Amino acid sequence: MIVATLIESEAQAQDWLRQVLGADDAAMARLARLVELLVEENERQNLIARGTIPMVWQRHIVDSAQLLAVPRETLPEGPWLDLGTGAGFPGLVIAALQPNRPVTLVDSRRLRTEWLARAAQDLGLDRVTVTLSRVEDLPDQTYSVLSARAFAPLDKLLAISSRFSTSETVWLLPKGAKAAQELAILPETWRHVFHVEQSLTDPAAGVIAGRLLGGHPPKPARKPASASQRGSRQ
Ligand SMILES: C[S@@+](CC[C@H](N)C(=O)[O-])C[C@H]1O[C@@H](n2cnc3c(N)ncnc32)[C@H](O)[C@@H]1O
Repeated sequence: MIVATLIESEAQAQDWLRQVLGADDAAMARLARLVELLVEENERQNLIARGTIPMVWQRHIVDSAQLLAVPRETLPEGPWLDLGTGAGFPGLVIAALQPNRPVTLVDSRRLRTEWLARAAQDLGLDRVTVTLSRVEDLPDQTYSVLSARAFAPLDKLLAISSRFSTSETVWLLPKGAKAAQELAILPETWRHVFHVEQSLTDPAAGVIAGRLLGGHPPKPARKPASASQRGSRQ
């Protein structure tokens, strides 16, 4: 696959956000503030690898924002669910760029969700909902867009998350170098509905995108409650 543009510097990242995504001054100010908050919080909890801080605009901001410009996908309006948001990627970046869209950020670690909620408030993103939960424990509800970065391999992700999807939902999954491999091991019926696009920030990486047009994978079996759990409910 040919890489049209590879974003390799902070200046290129900021130009790309303005020129390709049409980010205005207010959106750029929110992203700059997000970077500031992130770097500050990274002293307290390990949100991103320290080595990536000098490249935060390319490695994290554009790597997240590129989901708004994935080739061959027209994004529907409406609620966006980001699974395993961690430090805010990609969900908080999407919310900073599209402040009117309802965006739900889910993570199972309390410290991270507390930080996400503080950051969303600081940025004035009142359509962001932060949920402390395991994805497996979320209530059934469908969304217009689903995203997850560095959260789970594609087969596992589909197994635990297809219940959040309709045939109109667009899935956007920034992956590493194994994007094509993860797609290749899916059963044929699901494979054809996804495609891999070249990442704009890493020539070795890909973004898996597409829709689940029927043939949803089965829900994972729930573990039977242990005897002590059963006892404690009685
Ligand atoms: C490797 S980090 C990636 C964070 C972020 N998406 C990024 O790209 O920087 C994975 C995140 O998923 C969260 N996580 C792991 N298993 C989870 C689960 N079952 N439900 C919800 N969150 C989970 C972790 O707490 C962690 O913040």
